[in-house]
Amino acid sequence: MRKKALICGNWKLNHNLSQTKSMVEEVSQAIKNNELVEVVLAPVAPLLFAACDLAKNTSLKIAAQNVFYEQKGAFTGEWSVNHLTELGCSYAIVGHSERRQYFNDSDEGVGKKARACLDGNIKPIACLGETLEQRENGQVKKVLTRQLGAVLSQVKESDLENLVIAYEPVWAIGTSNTATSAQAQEAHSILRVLIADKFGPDRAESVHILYGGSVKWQNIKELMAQKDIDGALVGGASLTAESFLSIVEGSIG
Ligand SMILES: O=C(CO)COP(=O)(O)O
Repeated sequence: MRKKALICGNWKLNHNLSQTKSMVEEVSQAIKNNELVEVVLAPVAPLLFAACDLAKNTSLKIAAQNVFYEQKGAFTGEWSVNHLTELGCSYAIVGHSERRQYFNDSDEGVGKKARACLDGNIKPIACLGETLEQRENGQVKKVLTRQLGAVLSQVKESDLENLVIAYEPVWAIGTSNTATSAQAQEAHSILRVLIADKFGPDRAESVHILYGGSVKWQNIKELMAQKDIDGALVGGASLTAESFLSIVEGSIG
C-alpha cells in the first residue's frame, strides 16, 4: 500500500503576517482531515507563532525553514528545536540548497540539525541535490551519497519513520526547469537504495522522499506516479492557496 503523500509548501522569504494568516486559514479549511495526504506549510520564522496558533486543532502542519542544532547558548540569531516544539511546529526543513549556498550550511551541520530535530520530536525534512555542473560531470550519485551519508550517519533505525528526505536538484529550483519524472525517479531510487543498504529495504520504505524543483499542478501527478516519490517540496507554486491546493489535490488524484 502506498504511504500517505506529503506535500510541503516552502514559502522561503515571502508573505507578511496577514498573507500568512489568510493562507493558513484557507488551506487548513480546504484540506479538512484528508487521510491521503499530509499538508505542511513553512512560513518565515518570525511568523511561525501566528501560523502554529491558527493551524492548531486542524490537520495542517507547520514547518520551520531552518533550525539550529544546539539547544541554547551564545548563538545570536539562532533558534532551537525546543522553540519549535513549544510553538507547535511539526517539521523543520534543514539543509535547503539556498542555505547551503548563502549561509554556508555544511553536510555535517545538516546531519546535526536532523539529529537535533529527531531528538526533539520535530520531523526533519533534509534537503539535498546536485548542481547543474555536478550533473553534467556525471556526479549525481557521488553528491547524493555524500549528502545523504551525512544525514544517515546521525540516524538510528527507530528514527526512520520520522525522517523526510527532499531531493531538490539545484538546477530545477525556481527555474521552471522541472526534472523529468524519470530523472527524479532515478535520483530517488539512488537515495532509497542508500537507505536500504544501511537499514534494509523494508525500513527504507518508511522514509518519505520528496521531490522539489518547479513542482506545479501540471507535473505533480506524473511525479507522484513514480515508485520512489512520496510527495513534494513546493516553492513558488505554494504561494497562493489556489495553486498550492491544486498540487495537494493532484498528489492524490
Ligand atoms: O526550493 C524549492 C522548495 O524548497 C523549490 O522551489 P520552486 O518550486 O520555486 O522551484
